[in-house]
Amino acid sequence: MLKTNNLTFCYKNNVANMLRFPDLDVKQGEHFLVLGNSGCGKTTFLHLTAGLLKPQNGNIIIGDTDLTNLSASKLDHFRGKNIGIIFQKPHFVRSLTVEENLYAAQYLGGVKQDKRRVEEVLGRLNIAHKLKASMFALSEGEKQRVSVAMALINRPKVVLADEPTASLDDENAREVANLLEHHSAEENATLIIVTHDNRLKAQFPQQLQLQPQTSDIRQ
Ligand SMILES: Nc1ncnc2c1ncn2[C@@H]1O[C@H](COP(=O)(O)OP(=O)(O)OP(=O)(O)O)[C@@H](O)[C@H]1O
Repeated sequence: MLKTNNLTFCYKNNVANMLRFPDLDVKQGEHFLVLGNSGCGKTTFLHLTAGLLKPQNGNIIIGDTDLTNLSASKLDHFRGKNIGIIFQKPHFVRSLTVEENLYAAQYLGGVKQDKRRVEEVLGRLNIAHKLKASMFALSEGEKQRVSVAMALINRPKVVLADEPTASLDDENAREVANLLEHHSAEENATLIIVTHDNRLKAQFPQQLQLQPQTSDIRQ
């Protein structure tokens, strides 16, 4: 369902620091944790997989679509419809409320505004009471949960999560992990989580260890 082949990437054409990634082949509905030391390229790998960065070499295939062949506008449309991304640093419009950000995510995904769905996802993340709150009035953990809600709101077939539990206490980390797993089971969605969080390792036993410039060690 999601395949990467021979991916390489370097920032600012700095070929001396070329990052090389192991091939990934994840089936529909499978979960993978991507692990590795700080700086080994986990976020870069996730952004390549989401089509947010263009690889120097190699390709990314989701379903029947090769992301590397899509124009920028087609890629945006494909991503909005099929991929939910939880960024390491949450992306939303600070001047809007939680509810308005979620409606914006529905709009960008080409989905009709659906208040019941917004309330359902926020409720699962224990932040339904923040529906009308401004984003700048939220704690870091609450912002992280809103970014999880934004990623899942349109029921994507692929969910890419970058450290989704990093600023959460045990209870909320468990809720987020359970919601990701539940979403994946309910929608038969493929889930890739980049993390350092040991709390997730038992729940998601399929793991890919990234090592800088080297190859794939699967556990
Ligand atoms: N915008 C950028 N410009 C130049 N170099 C970058 C940029 N972003 C990341 N890098 C470099 O690319 C390498 C991989 O970074 P990346 O953020 O993918 O690692 P990571 O494994 O996710 O790290 P962490 O676990 O600390 O978040 C690092 O050496 C980093 O310094």
